[in-house]
Amino acid sequence: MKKALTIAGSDSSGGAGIQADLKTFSAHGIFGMSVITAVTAQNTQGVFAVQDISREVIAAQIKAIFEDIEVDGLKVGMVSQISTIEIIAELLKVYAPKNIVIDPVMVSKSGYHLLNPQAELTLIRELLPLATVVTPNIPEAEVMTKMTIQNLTQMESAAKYIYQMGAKNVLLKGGHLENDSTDILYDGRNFKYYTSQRVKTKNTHGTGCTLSSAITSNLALGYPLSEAVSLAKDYIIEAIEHSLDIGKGVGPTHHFYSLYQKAGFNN
Ligand SMILES: Nc1ncnc2c1ncn2[C@@H]1O[C@H](COP(=O)(O)OP(=O)(O)OP(=O)(O)O)[C@@H](O)[C@H]1O
Ligand SMILES: Cc1ncc(COP(=O)(O)O)c(N)n1
Repeated sequence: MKKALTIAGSDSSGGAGIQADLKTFSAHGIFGMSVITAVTAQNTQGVFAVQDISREVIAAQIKAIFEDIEVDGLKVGMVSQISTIEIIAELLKVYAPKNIVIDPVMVSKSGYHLLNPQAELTLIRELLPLATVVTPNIPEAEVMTKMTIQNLTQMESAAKYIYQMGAKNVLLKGGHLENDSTDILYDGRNFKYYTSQRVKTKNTHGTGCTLSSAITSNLALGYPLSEAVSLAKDYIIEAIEHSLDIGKGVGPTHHFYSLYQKAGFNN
């Protein structure tokens, strides 16, 4: 069985963060493991408190896994503080896992700064060069590039800019633009476009986490990146189409059994 690791924050309401990642790994028939960087108190309506996990305990979690278990794919989500980012980068250089997906989580859908704004540059400097692929959404790409992004041409320029910051591949997600939802993948030479119709729902809590952990799963299963992204797009669309009207705010995506079957449990 393939094994994947998520280094991210805990979402008490189960829609995003570590919880979304582990559900996605399971739905792909992958054994999921976690390094928790922060515990958040949140639900479909907002984030109410955050406790950052210490640098020492984050390091101990990473070492405990890598000293014992092979990691076929890894994703990094919410990292919150400069010291957290530094220790993660340091240890990823030591253990050098094959497939690293960096989801540069900055601000939650409800507007809470999950990444300390002072740590943005550290994330770019320390984590981007380690990424097999980095998966910013439009607001994150705007922070990283200081560009305004309102259309596909501007998305392409931003993807090129982020590539030059050191990521081997950039998947710029278009979920925040109007009309169809198009994500673009840039490998330093060519663009690939992944377009799907926009699902009309308010329940998109955790879409970015789900997409990046689906990509991680597919890379762990051995798919090349462009196929890993394409399969992950199919997965996120179904998960959004079947999203759950749980709670009073933005409900979560749904990882249900037929996705699990489709993802090929026998791998
Ligand atoms: N309403 C929608 N219909 C179809 N696809 C969507 C919709 N919303 C988002 N997506 C897709 O979901 C994926 C995640 O994109 P999005 O831009 O929402 O990420 P995100 O903002 O990082 O998510 P989050 O902050 O919830 O983790 C992308 O592939 C995007 O195209
Ligand atoms: C722990 C954690 N990680 C990531 C997100 C981003 O997800 P969203 O933008 O859907 O709130 C979140 N809300 N919580």
